[in-house]
Amino acid sequence: MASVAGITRLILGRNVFNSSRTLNAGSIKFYSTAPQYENIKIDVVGEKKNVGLIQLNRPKALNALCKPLFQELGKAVKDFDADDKIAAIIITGNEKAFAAGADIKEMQNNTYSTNVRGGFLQEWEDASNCGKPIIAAVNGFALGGGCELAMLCDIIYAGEKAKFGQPEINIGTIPGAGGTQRLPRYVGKSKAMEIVLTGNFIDAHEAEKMGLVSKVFPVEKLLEETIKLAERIGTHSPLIVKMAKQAVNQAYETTLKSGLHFEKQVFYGTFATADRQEGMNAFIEKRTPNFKNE
Ligand SMILES: CCCCCCC[C@H](O)CC(=O)SCCNC(=O)CCNC(=O)[C@H](O)C(C)(C)COP(=O)([O-])OP(=O)([O-])OC[C@H]1O[C@@H](n2cnc3c(N)ncnc32)[C@H](O)[C@@H]1OP(=O)([O-])[O-]
Repeated sequence: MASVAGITRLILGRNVFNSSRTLNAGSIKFYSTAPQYENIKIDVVGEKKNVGLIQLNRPKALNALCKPLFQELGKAVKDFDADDKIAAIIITGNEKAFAAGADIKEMQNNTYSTNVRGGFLQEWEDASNCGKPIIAAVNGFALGGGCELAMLCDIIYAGEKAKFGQPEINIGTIPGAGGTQRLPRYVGKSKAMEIVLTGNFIDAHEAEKMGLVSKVFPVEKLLEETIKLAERIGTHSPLIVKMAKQAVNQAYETTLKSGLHFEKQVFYGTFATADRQEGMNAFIEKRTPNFKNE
């Protein structure tokens, strides 16, 4: 990630990334970094400049997830994850598309052998190994790999025109980056089967009802609200946020019994941190805690 040195301060209320096709930033301050990626744009946003923002940026292909895009996304996530100033990361697209899936043109002539030899999809690991919270801000299409990318995030906020789906079945394949595994965990077997076997799209409000999406906002408010959420998370101890994320994720990996055991160990572990002591001291002393990430 580019260092914050060299960033250019933008005027309040300008569009994010200074592009007419991107989401309106409302009255939040934004800073722009010198462009260094071809398929994504990154920025550091929020009042305290502690939110890493990644915008998928292949608008002509509806942000189809080509390999270079995924490599850049993986690098940006890794860099934000390693940056102590960043509390949470947002992944977004544009008003028409979060991402319309894997790049069909790129994989059209793949074979089983090239997939195995080239490790097709292995770039997903970089984004899914992130210790910090990642929030998807979804406007427009989140289809196939796009829906899977949103589900790989920790929280999904959607604009009211968002459309989710796993349409791989329409092109003679199946979801390959979590659609058959994460979707049932979000929405249950019957709905996941319906979505995967029909290839039908679901709208933002349906997705919210099913539990795929946490909240739905007017299109122009989505990014602003997502940044507020990231900033709220950023008021807590980064160390404890990371431990909480690990504990919740464990629920998807294990039985209830061993998940509860894992949770208890992490809970006990918080008592080995200075931030746990500070949080409880601050509560008793009726003041705001000053977390040190220790
Ligand atoms: C390495 C990481 C990989 C991760 C993936 C994991 C595996 C995953 O489970 C598999 C998939 O996602 S399988 C995929 C599952 N996803 C799907 O099956 C969805 C496929 N897309 C659609 O069904 C339609 O585009 C929409 C209904 C989204 C919009 O319809 P509309 O409003 O009439 O717009 P339009 O005119 O249609 O599109 C505008 C331009 O964008 C282009 N483009 C769009 N999507 C593309 C893609 N995925 N690819 C390439 N290009 C794509 C389109 O060709 C056109 O460009 P052109 O140069 O002008 O020809």
